[in-house]
Amino acid sequence: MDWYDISAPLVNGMPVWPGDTPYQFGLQWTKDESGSVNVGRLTLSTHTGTHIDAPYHFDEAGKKTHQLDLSVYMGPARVIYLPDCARIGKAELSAHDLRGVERLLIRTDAWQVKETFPHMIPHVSPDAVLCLKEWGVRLLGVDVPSVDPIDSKELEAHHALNQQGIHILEGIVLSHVPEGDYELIALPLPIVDGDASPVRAVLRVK
Ligand SMILES: N[C@@H](CC(=O)c1ccccc1NC=O)C(=O)O
Ligand SMILES: [Zn+2]
Ligand SMILES: [Zn+2]
Repeated sequence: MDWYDISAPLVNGMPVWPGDTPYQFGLQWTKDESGSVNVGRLTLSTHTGTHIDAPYHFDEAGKKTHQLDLSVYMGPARVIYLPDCARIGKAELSAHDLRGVERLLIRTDAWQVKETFPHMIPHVSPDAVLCLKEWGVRLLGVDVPSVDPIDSKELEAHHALNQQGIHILEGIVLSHVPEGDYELIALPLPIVDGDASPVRAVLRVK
């Protein structure tokens, strides 16, 4: 195995943010009907499954999906394992030497029952964000649907990360991925004026 798929499968009925648009794929035309081709139709939130947030999601003046710097989403990445953690803070991260890590992906395994949306998730605390910046992190990925608590309205971690120019990747699947160094590719779609985008995220073993 020289690469890992770290994307959540897109399937009807999959969990979405409470109250958000349900994910739906179906055939708009079948081959029988059209006489030549099957043609699918998607209805989905931009925050479906494995996705990136554009700063515009939480900041009116922030970059939109089509304006994102793609170099953030391709390149060397470190996976670390922080099991049983309620909060991703400076103390938790300091157990690892993360200097020079540009893309940090955190495996918590906190979201076990993937058929339902989690009520409680580990969140990134603002004290971690300055450390991440200092170490040179440009992209933070988590294996839960948000970097903030599910019921947060302030979105402290989203704002703190954005203030430091650190981009956000959410809902990655890392339960089968050992700690270590990889090459990440997780490219957003060029959604003009978008607030986020689903991505196909993969890790190549170095
Ligand atoms: N901040 C969350 C998403 C989020 O907050 C959200 C996504 C879809 C529908 C509603 C949402 N938040 C409502 O308060 C995220 O980072 O994906
Ligand atoms: Zn999101
Ligand atoms: Zn988010």
